[in-house]
Amino acid sequence: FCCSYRLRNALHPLWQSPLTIPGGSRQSPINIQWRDSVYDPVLKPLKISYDPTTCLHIWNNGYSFLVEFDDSADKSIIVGGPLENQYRLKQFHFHWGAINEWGSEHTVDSKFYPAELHLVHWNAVVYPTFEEAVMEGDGLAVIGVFLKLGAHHEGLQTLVDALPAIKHKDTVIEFDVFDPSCLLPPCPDYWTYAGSLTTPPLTESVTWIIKKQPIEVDENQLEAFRMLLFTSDGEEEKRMVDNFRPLQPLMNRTVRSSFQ
Ligand SMILES: NS(=O)(=O)c1ccc(C(=O)O)c(S(=O)(=O)NCCc2ccccc2)c1
Ligand SMILES: [Zn+2]
Repeated sequence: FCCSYRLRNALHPLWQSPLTIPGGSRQSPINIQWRDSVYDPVLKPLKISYDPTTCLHIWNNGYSFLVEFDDSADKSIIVGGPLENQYRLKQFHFHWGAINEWGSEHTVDSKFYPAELHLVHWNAVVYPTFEEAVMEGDGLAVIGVFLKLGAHHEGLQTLVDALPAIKHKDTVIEFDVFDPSCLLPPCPDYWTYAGSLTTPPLTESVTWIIKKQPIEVDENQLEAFRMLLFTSDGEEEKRMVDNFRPLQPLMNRTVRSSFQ
């Protein structure tokens, strides 16, 4: 499995660009080895306050589907945790596999989850625009939440119901009220480490905050992700699956935990 997995990823259609950035020392995703993570008592609880009315639209960008938010003011923000400043929510999206055996970007003790949610935030206290924040070491903060196969997820179903309308690349629909807090697990525990975007430009600008507890979704909900297409209307259909980057070397990094 692991060798075919590695081979598969070396030839992975998504990754024409180099699998690792030359000179990159803090690339993402990584495997989180639970016993190697270090409890840091200085880490604060993460404070999350999202305003559901800042939700704008949901769209298929040919790589994932994402829900974008109005980030022109400090309305949907996170603060605390490992962060020095407060960060504004810009969008959230998912990564998933063709089958339930893989799909997440991060792994825990080399275990894949079938999917992973990313909530992307940027440091609007220090940087004037998102585009500038993307280029800075403390520019972005992404919350990662693992999805595991289990019970039906009510909050996710609202998103799933919208997916048929954005089946093709570059389709978008209005999405005016959604509170992404409903996608967060109740347990406050997280791991955190200094990493990068997992899509081009792969810049090393992300403080990753990975929730320890996964959320549960059912098979139909995962299958709904897999009916999306990478391709535009009229092109030969390619199912949107396996849109995750291969694991990157930990290099000289320590993963800290907010829990013992
Ligand atoms: N897996 S991840 O959290 O690293 C991630 C994945 C996709 C995207 C995205 O652009 O949709 C993003 S993004 O919204 O942060 N955009 C990064 C690329 C970008 C840079 C500058 C301007 C626009 C987009 C992040
Ligand atoms: Zn992502």
